[in-house]
Amino acid sequence: MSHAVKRYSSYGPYGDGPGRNDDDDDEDVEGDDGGNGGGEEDRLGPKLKYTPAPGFLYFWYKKHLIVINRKLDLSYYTGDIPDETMVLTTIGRSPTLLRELLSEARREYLLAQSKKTMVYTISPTPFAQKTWDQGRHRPSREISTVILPTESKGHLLRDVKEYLNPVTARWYAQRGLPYRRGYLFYGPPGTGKTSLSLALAGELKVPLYILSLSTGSLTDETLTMLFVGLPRKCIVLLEDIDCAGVQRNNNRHMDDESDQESSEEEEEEEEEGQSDNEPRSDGVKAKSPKPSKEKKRPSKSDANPSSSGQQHRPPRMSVSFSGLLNAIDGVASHEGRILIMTTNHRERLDPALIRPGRVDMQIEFGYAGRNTLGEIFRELYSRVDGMDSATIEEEEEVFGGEEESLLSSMEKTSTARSELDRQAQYTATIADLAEKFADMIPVDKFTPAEVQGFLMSYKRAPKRAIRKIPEWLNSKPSAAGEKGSRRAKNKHSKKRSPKIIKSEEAPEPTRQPDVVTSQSIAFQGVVHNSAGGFVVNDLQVDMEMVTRAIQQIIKENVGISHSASPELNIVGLRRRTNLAEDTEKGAGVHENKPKKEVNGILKGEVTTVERV
Ligand SMILES: Nc1ncnc2c1ncn2[C@@H]1O[C@H](COP(=O)(O)OP(=O)(O)OP(=O)(O)O)[C@@H](O)[C@H]1O
Repeated sequence: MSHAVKRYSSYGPYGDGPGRNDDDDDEDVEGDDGGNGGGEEDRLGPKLKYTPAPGFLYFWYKKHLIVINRKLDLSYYTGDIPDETMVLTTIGRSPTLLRELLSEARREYLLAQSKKTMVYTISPTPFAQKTWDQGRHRPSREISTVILPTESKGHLLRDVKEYLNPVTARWYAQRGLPYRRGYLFYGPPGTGKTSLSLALAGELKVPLYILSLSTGSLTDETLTMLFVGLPRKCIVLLEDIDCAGVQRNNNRHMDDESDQESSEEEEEEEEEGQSDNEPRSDGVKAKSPKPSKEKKRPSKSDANPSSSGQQHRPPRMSVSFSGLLNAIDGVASHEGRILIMTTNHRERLDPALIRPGRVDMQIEFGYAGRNTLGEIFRELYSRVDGMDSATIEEEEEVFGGEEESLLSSMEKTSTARSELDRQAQYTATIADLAEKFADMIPVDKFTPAEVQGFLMSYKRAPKRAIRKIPEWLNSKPSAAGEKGSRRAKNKHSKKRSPKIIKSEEAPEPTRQPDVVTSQSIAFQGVVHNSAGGFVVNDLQVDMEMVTRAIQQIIKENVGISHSASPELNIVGLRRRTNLAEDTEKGAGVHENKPKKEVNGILKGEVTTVERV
């Protein structure tokens, strides 16, 4: 009895690629991690992985001999699918044994993959014709780790699950309605739009296709082709929709100017009308977290010189408005897909783009309110490795060597306590600390990414993080001297031009007189591995290392002096697969592209002081 199994190579151009329906996912076993759970390394580097060689192999399964003939088709080299066939043979007349084997393999594979999300981006081809890349398995992000007001998250989850329910699909079909659902995530950079999309894909177990309109390298045709290439059920994350030719043309220029002009007035308004400690509602569609703040902070679409006031350059508009609408809901658009569009500037979007039918729900992402601050803290420290079932020694380690022994009292009585008690006490302690943390950080001042970035410097020392808050706040021009002193600072700053400040913050004794420009810019920094020696391999990188890397990049590429003590304020970090493309196009603010070997691209926000 023989069974043939077709396997799609992850190395071939079709890999786990688009156009396959979801069931296809059952079959690819060797993704980027070899199906082994990924990331297996020893101190020398990645471990070797073994897979059966082409040809005949045999093994025993439930006391029966199974012979496998693994054949690579010629098409493997030409790129046609399928590119591999496996024939399983055993002795006997019943196919049951082979079916059992296959279903066991399927189960194992799906179990292993259930904690992963398949993420596709555009492949970095030198040609205008873009295609989806082969996709990468990424560990799924639990939706609980994206901190949002409960009602927003709950509402979104309910809506999207309802949409994916087969009954809903039939409901759409019976009424002849296009079976599609669209969401708009809007808010400042670093507030969790991308993270929530990734988490949602993991939760719903559908692949995520990420497409950014800010790359400027897409045309209407390629966009349509990319949408045609989507599978039946997936999430498409269309980022930065305000960056293409989709904004209301006549408003763009005005917006930029009015941003600058009104910034002083906005500060004034804030000062008069807003109590610094007043908690924000944190709600879905809650009133915008002070639109003025959104304007003050940079966004990706501001990440060109025009937005820093140096020159006004029209945005790249390679994808036209009608091209975008066609891709979203033209004939090429697949039934069953979920579209998530993100923007930092909802106000710049044409209402037609976000009308009901194209966008069925809008979710606002804002600066961290009190609840969010506490949640971020709890989320980060309640999951410290080994804490749940930890020994007391591990718990001590969590709080760092120099920490006063938070759990020393626990240690003394630990023998008498159950594991459960200790866990409960740990949770309660973290909850107390979270409250304290939330009390100490000004609300609606920082993005969750900033707060998380700060805490990540104290991954295993929550108490130390709390002790360091004043220092951190002082280092933040935007938050320095909250409350009374912030008021004074604002008053002081009004005496001068909003863009020019005295150089007290960054004295340069050797250069007199110094006039410095305070700038806050969004940027994408290229991390290279030669001179600087900075390598970013994945999302989970040490934030301190990233900070140093960014400093290096700025110094080399933007020419900002280190002695000016640039304040780095990392709001986002992402590794892109289309590095070559981004580098060529000149990611972010860099006109000076680094010529060295490129390993990754950092997205960030930098507030710094620059000499002019
Ligand atoms: N609400 C949040 N909850 C948890 N983590 C967050 C949240 N917001 C941001 N972060 C963290 O900050 C980093 C950047 O977030 P993310 O890329 O999702 O922001 P974004 O809103 O998509 O930014 P952009 O508009 O620049 O794409 C991520 O590593 C994420 O873990």
